Amino acid sequence: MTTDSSSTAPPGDVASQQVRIFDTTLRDGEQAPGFSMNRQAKLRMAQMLESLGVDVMETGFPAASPDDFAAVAEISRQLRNTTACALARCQAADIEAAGRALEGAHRSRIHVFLSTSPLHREFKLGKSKSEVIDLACSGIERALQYCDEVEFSAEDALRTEPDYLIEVFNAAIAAGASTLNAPDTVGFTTPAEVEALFRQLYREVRHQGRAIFSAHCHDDLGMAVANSLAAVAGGARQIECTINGIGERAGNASLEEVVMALKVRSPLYGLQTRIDTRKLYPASRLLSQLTGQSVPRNKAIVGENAFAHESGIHQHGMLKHRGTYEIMTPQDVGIAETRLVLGKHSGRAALRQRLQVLGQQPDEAAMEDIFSRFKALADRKSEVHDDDLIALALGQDPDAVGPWHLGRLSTHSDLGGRARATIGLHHDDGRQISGEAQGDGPVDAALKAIADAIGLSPQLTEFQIRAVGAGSDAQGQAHLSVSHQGRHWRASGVSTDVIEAAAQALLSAINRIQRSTPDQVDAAARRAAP
Ligand SMILES: CC(=O)SCCNC(=O)CCNC(=O)[C@H](O)C(C)(C)COP(=O)(O)OP(=O)(O)OC[C@H]1O[C@@H](n2cnc3c(N)ncnc32)[C@H](O)[C@@H]1OP(=O)(O)O
Ligand SMILES: CC(C)C(=O)C(=O)O
Ligand SMILES: [Mg+2]
Repeated sequence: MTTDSSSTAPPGDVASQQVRIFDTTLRDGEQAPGFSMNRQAKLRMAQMLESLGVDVMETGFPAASPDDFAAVAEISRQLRNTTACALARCQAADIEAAGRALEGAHRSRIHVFLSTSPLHREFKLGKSKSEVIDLACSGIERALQYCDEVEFSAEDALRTEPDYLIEVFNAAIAAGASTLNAPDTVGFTTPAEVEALFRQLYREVRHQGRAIFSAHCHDDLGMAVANSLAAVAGGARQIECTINGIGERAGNASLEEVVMALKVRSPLYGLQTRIDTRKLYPASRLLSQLTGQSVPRNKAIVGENAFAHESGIHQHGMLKHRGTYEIMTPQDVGIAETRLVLGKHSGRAALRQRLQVLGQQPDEAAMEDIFSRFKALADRKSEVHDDDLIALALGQDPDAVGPWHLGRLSTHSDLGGRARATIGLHHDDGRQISGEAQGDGPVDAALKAIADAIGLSPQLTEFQIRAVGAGSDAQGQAHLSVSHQGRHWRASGVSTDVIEAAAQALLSAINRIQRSTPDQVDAAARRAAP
């Protein structure tokens, strides 16, 4: 965690080294299609955001629905170190709802907004420039009766005439707003433009250290993070952002990217946040779980590939010095470790290192043989796992690695009903077993049938199916992680039949568990024993 010990300037001052993080995951993030959260989910996420150290949390839009009102009220009562914020239009009913929802807050902020751009004034609001100023001021004054502080947002500020925006902000300060937000509502601006605008606002608005400027950037052109950082360079001292960058359309600036950019490049920016960066990955995972929306593999900071390397040249560099290809450590953001993934792009250096970890030390000639068989295997599989490597080192055929093999699989499902699966398995020692199970869908039924038949039910901690290639005949790749007796295994399966791919992946995980604990007799063997 970084704290500001050196800066004595007020928070809104450009001399202040502290940048406030205003999280809007539960409001702007939640309002985007696919990201709705119920009250329980919002509460859980709010606890995580507070432990992450966000300064202000926009908890919702109380006038939107009774459940949103209740969520804001419940979260506000629970926050201790974070200012609870609620959004409201410049309308009495919205502001009163926000005020009532924030009643139990330790520290409360109402965020009132009103469009200022010509397009919005004319077509959305049907109001003149002076009517917009009057409405904004009466909204701010009303909001101040209900809370500790008021933020005012000039919606679509980046497409507003700068002189008029300055007039609006001067009026907003006079009415009592202490945070002035200039949102790039439609993700239209560029870093140079937004920096220049914030410099002008800082210079020409009569804030006299009483107000702080805020940036709220959307990602329609993929520049939300760059624009937020540019706004800070221009004088903003609050950034509005969301976990995983969720939000309207292409999303908002991603909190984890903004925070890590300020941290990794701190000599450049000279600015700090209160965020405990080791909680960034857990926060990202929790949000993904609560919304059911997965994070892209290549997402900066928190994606599965952010600290994973498959290509041989990068792996070789990483093994010599991790700084060659990583600008921060995975532990900085709460990820356990860097992964050197062995696949078709890997080279000898990473293969040799992994074999050594697995207790194998082939001489140069054996290494060449293993390497060429490894490449052939990697061409067929997307990821080569540890026991594939051991099989290669021992001269075995990794594709035949058991002890269990799938002999038969059939599934049946009806629309709206439970699915059924029957499976047949054979063991290297000659045993044949079969099983059947019901489940929520054919994949679930097939996995249950396999686990029940073998009598070993590791806990599924991660499961993904991806198509490789396009078209309805594309190969399906199933990747899963399981835990069993405190240890973790990853496995995958590939087939044009996605149910078979999933079944192969689970069987591969169970086989790994059995091979790593050979003295553990499975329940199927016990049943077969006389
Ligand atoms: C840029 C942003 O992210 S703004 C936040 C956007 N978030 C949301 O809209 C989510 C929550 N919204 C809702 O649940 C609904 O829109 C409600 C309950 C707030 C309002 O619903 P309705 O009363 O049916 O209005 P509707 O959504 O159709 O239209 C919006 C109205 O608000 C007006 N309005 C829009 N912004 C503002 C504002 N800042 N201040 C005052 N009025 C505003 C519009 O002019 C329109 O007025 P009209 O009904 O007189 O034409
Ligand atoms: C409510 C405002 C700040 C907003 O979300 C936007 O303009 O994008
Ligand atoms: Mg927004």
